[in-house]
Amino acid sequence: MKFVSADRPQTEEGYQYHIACKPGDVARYVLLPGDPERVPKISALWDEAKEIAFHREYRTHTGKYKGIPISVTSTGIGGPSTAIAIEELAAIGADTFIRVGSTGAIQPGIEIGDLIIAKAAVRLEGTSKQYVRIEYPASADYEVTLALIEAAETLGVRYHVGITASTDSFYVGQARPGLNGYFPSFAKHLIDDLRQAKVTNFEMEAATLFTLANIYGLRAGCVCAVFANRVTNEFGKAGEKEAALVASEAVKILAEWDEEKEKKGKKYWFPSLRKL
Ligand SMILES: O=P(O)(O)O[C@H]1O[C@H](CO)[C@@H](O)[C@H]1O
Ligand SMILES: O=c1cc[nH]c(=O)[nH]1
Repeated sequence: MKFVSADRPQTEEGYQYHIACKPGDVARYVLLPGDPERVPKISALWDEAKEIAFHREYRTHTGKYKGIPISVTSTGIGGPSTAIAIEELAAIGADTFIRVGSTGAIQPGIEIGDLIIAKAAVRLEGTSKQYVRIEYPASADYEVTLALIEAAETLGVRYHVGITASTDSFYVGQARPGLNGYFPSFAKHLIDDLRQAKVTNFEMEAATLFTLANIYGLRAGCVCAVFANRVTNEFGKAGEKEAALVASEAVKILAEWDEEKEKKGKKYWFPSLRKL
C-alpha cells in the first residue's frame, strides 16, 4: 500500500492510515463510541449495516437507520485516538458526529442507566491543548444537542443535560485512588470543585471531539450512559442500548432538519422553520 506523504498518510484514493476507510465508506453522520465492542451493538439497531474496517481500536460499520445513511466508528479510550478518528473521518466526508459513550456521574439525582447529553466539556485532557489555546470553548453543536434531547423525549428515557469533564486518566484523573491507595492531594478536591461548578459527569473523549469539531466547522454532540455513580459509589453497565437508540434517532431527526433547511434556504435550524 503506497501512502502519498508523511503529512497525510493516505493513499491516492484517500484510504486513511488508522481508520482504514476511504471516501464513500462512511456517511456524513457518524456515531462515535469509545469501545469497539459497542459498534456491532449499535449497528444491530439499524435497518441494515455492514462492517467496513476494524484496524487497531477503530471499528467502522456503515448502514441505514430509518432510511438515513449512517456510520459508526469506535474511537478507543481518550483524546489522542479520538482526534485521529475525527481527522480521518472528516477527511473522507463525515461532518456530523455523535459520541455514544459511558460515563461517571458526579451530581446527586442521577441514576445508573440514566443518559447524560453534554452541552459542553471541561478540557481536562491534553489533546485539545495541542490544537488550540485552553480558553477556546469545547462546546457541543446546538442542533445536534437539540436533536439528542428530542430523541430522548421521543424514546421516553431518563436523561440529563449538562457539562461533562473529559479527562486523560480514568483512575486518579477522575479522583479514584490509584494502586496501593495512591491519592495525591490535588485529586482529593477534584469532584467537589467540579460538582460546585455544576459539572454533571466524567468521561474521556467529549472535550477533544467538541474542540476539533468547532475548529473544523463540523457538528458534534454527545450522549453517554451512566455506568458509574460517584455519589453513591455504585457501578453498573446499564443504558448502553438506550444511548445508542437516542443517538441513532437523533441522526434521523437531524437529517430531517437538514433537509428542511436545504429546502427553505436556511443555514441554522429554528423551531418555527417548519411553519415557513
Ligand atoms: O464507553 P466509552 O465510550 O469508552 O467512554 C468511557 O469509557 C471509557 C472508560 O471506561 C472512556 O473511554 C470513557 O470516556
Ligand atoms: O466513571 C466513569 C465511567 C465511564 N467512563 C469514565 O470515564 N468514567
